[in-house]
Amino acid sequence: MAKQNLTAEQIETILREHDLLVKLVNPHEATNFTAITYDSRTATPASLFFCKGAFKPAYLQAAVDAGAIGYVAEQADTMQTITGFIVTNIQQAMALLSAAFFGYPQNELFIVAFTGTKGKTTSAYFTRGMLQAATNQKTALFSTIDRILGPRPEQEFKSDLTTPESLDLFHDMREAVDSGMTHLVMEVSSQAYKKNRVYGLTYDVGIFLNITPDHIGRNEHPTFADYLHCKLQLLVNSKRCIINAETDHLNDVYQAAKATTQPENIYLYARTGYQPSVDVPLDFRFESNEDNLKDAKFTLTTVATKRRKLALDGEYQLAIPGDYNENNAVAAIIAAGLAGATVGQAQQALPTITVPGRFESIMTHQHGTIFVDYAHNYASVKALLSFLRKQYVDSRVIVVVGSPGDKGISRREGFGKALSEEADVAYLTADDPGFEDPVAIAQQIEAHIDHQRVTVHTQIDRPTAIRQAILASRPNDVVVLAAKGEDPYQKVRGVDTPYPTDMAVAKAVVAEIELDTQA
Ligand SMILES: CC(=O)N[C@H]1[C@@H](OP(=O)(O)OP(=O)(O)OC[C@H]2O[C@@H](n3ccc(=O)[nH]c3=O)[C@H](O)[C@@H]2O)O[C@H](CO)[C@@H](O)[C@@H]1O[C@H](C)C(=O)N[C@@H](C)C(=O)N[C@H](CCC(=O)O)C(=O)O
Ligand SMILES: Nc1ncnc2c1ncn2[C@@H]1O[C@H](COP(=O)(O)OP(=O)(O)OP(=O)(O)O)[C@@H](O)[C@H]1O
Repeated sequence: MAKQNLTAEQIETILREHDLLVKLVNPHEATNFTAITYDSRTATPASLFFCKGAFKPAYLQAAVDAGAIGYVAEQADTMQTITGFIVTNIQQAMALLSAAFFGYPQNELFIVAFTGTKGKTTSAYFTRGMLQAATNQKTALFSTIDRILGPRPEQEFKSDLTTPESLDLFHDMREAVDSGMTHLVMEVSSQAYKKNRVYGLTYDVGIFLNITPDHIGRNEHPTFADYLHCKLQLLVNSKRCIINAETDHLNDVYQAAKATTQPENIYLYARTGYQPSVDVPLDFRFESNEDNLKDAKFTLTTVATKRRKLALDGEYQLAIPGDYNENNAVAAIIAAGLAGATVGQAQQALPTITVPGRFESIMTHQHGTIFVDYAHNYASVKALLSFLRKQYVDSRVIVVVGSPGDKGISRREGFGKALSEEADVAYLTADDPGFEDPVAIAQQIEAHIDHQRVTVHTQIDRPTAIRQAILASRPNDVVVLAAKGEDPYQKVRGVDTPYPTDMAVAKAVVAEIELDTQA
């Protein structure tokens, strides 16, 4: 990576320009920072340290001991003699200074950014897959599952957050640019806006997929209005906007896009026959041709003359079933088209793209078909189960599911409701209980289940619950292992406890059953 630096004078200028600087303490002449960090454990000589979040003065002292020569904070530390930049908002300051430190890598990338309660990862994978073909393998990816910064194996790694901390975001963008990447597809969570991780960032294309109640609670958003407001910021900061006209709150979404983008650069799409809740100028319609577990094909049609220049009309095939994935794919196709992909490249790439932990399945001989899926709120469990119900008309739907502790409290009611509407049997189990009691969480889900319609079992040990559900299933049944996707851990009391993944557990159970059958 090219050498980076930032002088004290440059920092002061940036902070003043953005009206963030409260005061300078202990200013030293000609200070040159050659590293930046928000974690004392990675501080190095001549570094600038950001004091943020659940911060303790001991961290700043540790950073100074490691050689830090300046800090940025909302409070001055009178014990320190190094230069301090005291600001009104540490997260905004960190985003602006990180972008400057890494030489504004965003200016060298075509950035496609997705937001939405559901479908971000899937659409991001779809878009990157199509753009890899269009850019000769030069498209980076920042997703919930992984970050891909370049072609080398070590440049692909698991993500800890959907949208990285600003310093990491600009660091990784710089590495992507230095590795020859020309395009970036990224997911932007509502928390990213709430915490200013993407402060000052503009996207070439921003996509709004949908919004349903989620992420509301003590550690996330205080209200739905706050959640919606944060999500809308993506459109305000995008040069071109793509909007799913089937989303709830369409009027708010469209107005947010129009606040900064001319209507000719706003692209709206909906399924054929869908009547949007407000009068908006639709540009694309799509219609299923085949929509079953073996074949997912749909046709995309341009309905507004102003969009003819995009030339994306045609039939597309997907490797992942689910009618909602057609919706995700349409957003991805329009985004890829705006980023330079041709209809042929899109049609060729889409049938090859799968997403880990999303609609993966295993067949068994003596028991049901098992699906592993990351659906983890009312809207996604409902979408998944109702699609499976249409495919397996006379089958029982058996669902293994749990809800996380410390966050997403509304999911408990949502799971109960979706199970009551679409499931026959439920196994309530643990899913990242955190600091809460998983039995109490299961009871809260169960309180919203209609016992006339659903048989409920509670088995907190997740592998045991999966085993019991598979063994209880008959050949025509569907067993859905929901909400954990391909997570390889259970978050328990602040510790990521290793967990083999739902798919690994299911495969082990199936291997054991099939062996018993053969014996
Ligand atoms: C509420 C929130 O945004 N928290 C994030 C935030 O935490 P924080 O700033 O308080 O940092 P902290 O980890 O508590 O530690 C305090 C500071 O002391 C530093 N430190 C700590 C120890 C030490 O020895 N020395 C030291 O300097 C840390 O580096 C940090 O800067 O910054 C951390 C990275 O610096 C994140 O890991 C953390 O995400 C938490 C864990 C999280 O899970 N957030 C979720 C809610 C989230 O953001 N989810 C969204 C997806 C959900 C959605 O769709 O909205 C996402 O984008 O992933
Ligand atoms: N458009 C959609 N509408 C409803 N449900 C969806 C949609 N797309 C995907 N899902 C469901 O949501 C699950 C998660 O999908 P995906 O990972 O693409 O969404 P996400 O927005 O990245 O989610 P998260 O923010 O929770 O990481 C899928 O496994 C599927 O069950």
